[in-house]
Amino acid sequence: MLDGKTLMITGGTGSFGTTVLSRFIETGVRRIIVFSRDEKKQEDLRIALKSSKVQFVIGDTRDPQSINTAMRGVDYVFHAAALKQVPSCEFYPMEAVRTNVTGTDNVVRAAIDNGVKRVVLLSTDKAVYPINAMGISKAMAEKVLVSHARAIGSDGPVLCATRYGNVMASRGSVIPLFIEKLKSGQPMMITDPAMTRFMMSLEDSVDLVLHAFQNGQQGDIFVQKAPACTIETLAIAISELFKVPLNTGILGTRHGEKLYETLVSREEMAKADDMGRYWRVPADNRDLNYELYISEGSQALNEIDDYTSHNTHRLDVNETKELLLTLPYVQAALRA
Ligand SMILES: O=c1ccn([C@@H]2O[C@H](COP(=O)(O)OP(=O)(O)O[C@H]3O[C@H](CO)[C@H](O)[C@H](O)[C@H]3O)[C@@H](O)[C@H]2O)c(=O)[nH]1
Repeated sequence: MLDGKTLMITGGTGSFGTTVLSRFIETGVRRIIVFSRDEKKQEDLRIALKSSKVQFVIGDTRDPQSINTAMRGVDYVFHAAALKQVPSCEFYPMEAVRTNVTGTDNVVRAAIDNGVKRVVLLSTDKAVYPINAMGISKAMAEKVLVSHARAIGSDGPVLCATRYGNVMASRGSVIPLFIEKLKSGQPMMITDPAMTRFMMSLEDSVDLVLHAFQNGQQGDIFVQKAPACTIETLAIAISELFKVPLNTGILGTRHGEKLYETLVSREEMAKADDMGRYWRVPADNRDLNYELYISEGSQALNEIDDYTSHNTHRLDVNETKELLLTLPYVQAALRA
């Protein structure tokens, strides 16, 4: 599928981009365009990769011209460029709209104009029943993509999306934070002991995106089935792994934070295909026939639950420890 092809990764210097790049470079791919804003990050990645296959393009998905020009001759696009910090989007919601919503629209339009064959958008569990500006803007990004998919049908690129939960040990996230606290003898501050989050590794998220890339049909959204744990379990597991007595305090729920996350809403679950490791949520192909919308309900829907970090497989302390031990970050921290 990749032999002789040209790929583009928007936001390609981020953690997803750098991980997927190292996998793609090994294939028969002809060229990989890393499209992003930060020249320093590009320079660092260029030095780290030393690959003639990778071409770096400075640009911003907010600017239709820059993305359109960069997309000439591209076969496949992985759209990872996004604002994803909950607090910054909360303070600057229009910035989230510009990057996450308008940026996605610009990327899809450029893909259509340039004869791209496939686009995969990276989204998040925070886009389902969103309560913060980051989640709302990613929900809108999904809607923009699916609406284009509906409109173009088989006459343009296959547009699909992936949603994933927290990436374990990603920069600034709770696992590195707790390990740092524990190493410096400070308490791990827990927002709410009963709060749950899906637990996925960076490699899992890359597998999911590649699954979507290989199997996606027009307008699909793919989700990986993932286990979850409470923050209390996570804190206990970390203290046991590092053989340090448990030392925690209570922080309280932060602004824009949910008790649990939802990866698939029950309306989506009603039509989702079970693909083993993944759910495939096909596009909503209803048209603007509002009469049907009002008069036709679905009894099946009454029986179905959302797929959430509260009702997925709940990891206990031992399972959480096992999962943590698979992470290179944790392995290195244990050696240090
Ligand atoms: O000191 C802390 C920090 C976090 N948590 C809890 O640990 C869980 C995970 O927190 P993270 O900060 O690792 O992840 P979030 O779910 O809050 O979301 C994170 O990942 C998002 C991407 O999906 C955004 O990047 C967001 O800004 C970033 O905080 C949450 O339940 C949170 O309440 C604590 O108990 N104590």
